[in-house]
Amino acid sequence: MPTLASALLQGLKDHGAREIFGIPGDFVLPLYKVIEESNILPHYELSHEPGVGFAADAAARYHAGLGVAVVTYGAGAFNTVNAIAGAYAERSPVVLIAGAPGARERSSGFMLHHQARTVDTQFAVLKEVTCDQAVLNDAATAPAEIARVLRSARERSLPVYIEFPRDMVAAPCEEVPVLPRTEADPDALAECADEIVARLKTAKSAAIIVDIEIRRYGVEEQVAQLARKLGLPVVTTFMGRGLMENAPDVVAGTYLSAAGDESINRLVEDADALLLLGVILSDTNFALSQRVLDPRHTMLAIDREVRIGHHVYHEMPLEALIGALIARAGTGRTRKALARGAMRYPRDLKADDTAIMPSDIAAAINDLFDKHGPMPMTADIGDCLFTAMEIENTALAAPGYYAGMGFGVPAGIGVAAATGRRPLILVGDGAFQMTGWELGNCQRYGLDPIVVLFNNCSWEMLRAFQPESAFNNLSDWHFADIAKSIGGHGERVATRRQLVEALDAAVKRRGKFSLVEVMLPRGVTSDTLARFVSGFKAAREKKA
Ligand SMILES: Cc1ncc(Cc2c([C@H](C)O)sc(CCOP(=O)(O)OP(=O)(O)O)c2C)c(N)n1
Ligand SMILES: [Mg+2]
Repeated sequence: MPTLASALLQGLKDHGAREIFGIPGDFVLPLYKVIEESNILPHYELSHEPGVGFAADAAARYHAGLGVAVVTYGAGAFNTVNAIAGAYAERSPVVLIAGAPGARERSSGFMLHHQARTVDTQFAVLKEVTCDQAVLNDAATAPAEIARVLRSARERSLPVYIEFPRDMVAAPCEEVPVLPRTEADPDALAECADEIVARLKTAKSAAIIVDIEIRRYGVEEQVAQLARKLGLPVVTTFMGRGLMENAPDVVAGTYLSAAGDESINRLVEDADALLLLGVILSDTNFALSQRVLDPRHTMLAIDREVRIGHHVYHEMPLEALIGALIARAGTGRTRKALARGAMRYPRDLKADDTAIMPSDIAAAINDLFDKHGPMPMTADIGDCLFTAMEIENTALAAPGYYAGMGFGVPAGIGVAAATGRRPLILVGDGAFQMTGWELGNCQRYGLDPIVVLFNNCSWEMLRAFQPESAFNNLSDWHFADIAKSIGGHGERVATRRQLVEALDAAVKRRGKFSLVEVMLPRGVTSDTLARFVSGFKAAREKKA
């Protein structure tokens, strides 16, 4: 009979986990020993728990399975709260497993080390940023508890929390079952799909907007098939950038409203039928929109619900809905699918001795991808993310809605570990100061991401909104000089020629991370961020 620890690890694997990210501590040492010795799942240790959470989140996003983070009680678990909150906001199914005191310790009468207020404060805090929870204090019920929580993570595509008291690790325990999926009611599904297809076919101008859930449920290809059958263009949200990278024939571009391309704005804002698949109705996705989305013209499928006009269909899994729509789509009149080319991306950067502007970085990366093939990308929040909007639609994991800094580098490590592919990481100097040092862990796992560091010695995105504040001035940390001492290769570039050469050399350099530190002037931003800020200010003045 397995132990509770091995049953949990096997259960994670059976539910789609591919690896574990973590930092051990005395409350998880026994569990960590089983993780290392059982080899059920590969494991990667990082240096600070925020990075553990970001890496597990990005791994979940890229392999559309479960991300797993294992941390110690109290100090470790509380360090993950921001990363798990970001995973909740952006619907990434991370399983957070935290150690906890055993039964005897709990009743010892002592305050325990790592305890905050009560012994259960950790559970209370993490309950707020997870959709389901389990405390494994009874081996008889643990398999069913784990199965329920892991199904919740998969079906809701949201983080979950498992508390593992350290005296339960070796408890004999049954295997963890994989529960049957919660299906949609077939009649409700048929009625919902009929209604959507009817609205799309009678519309004068329709479009599909996609966001992160289509990746979380692994249905990007099916959405492309649906769009082709309906003859409708697909637009991604800001948060959904990089989705459907393999369907350039139907993806028109990214809707950035006032900050974006006018031809895309027209597709969305002039439509009298919009099908929103997995879309988060957030300020970063729609706040600059010239027009509030009219519920009479909008059909929104997210979080297992479909809202059409003013009525809602419940328990409607996205993958089932899209299957039902595809089955109905072929019978209607087809529209000419929007040919690619609605968006023009900067290319052919002149490799001369002029200073680099943020949008030059996008052109250099587009040229690099044309020459060497696209790379999976991660980005932090800051102008690097807005610059990413000027890079050809490539797979991207970024905190486009939650907008928490520190995500970019650990997320890149998570993608490298989870996919075996080499990521391109975009990060600003402020965000790099937070978690960039996790790059030092690449050497022990033989990971070799390429990092493009936007060094403007500034919290430039804040300066764009509030130029008068001197607190946005950061000093120059000379990051490239530090790269070597943490196992990588660093190069500082200040001209477009140096940038092109450094990127080319980085692609050819394998076996260690390459940090390309791009010096940018303060007070300058990408074209996209400049439009975003002016759009934001205009929208604010309009509301004032
Ligand atoms: C964890 C965390 N702390 C603070 C912020 C606020 C914040 C921004 C958002 C608005 O909330 S953008 C930004 C500056 C980013 O600086 P850097 O990484 O150098 O990028 P760039 O210079 O391109 O702006 C901060 C501090 C944040 N988003 N996340
Ligand atoms: Mg900066």
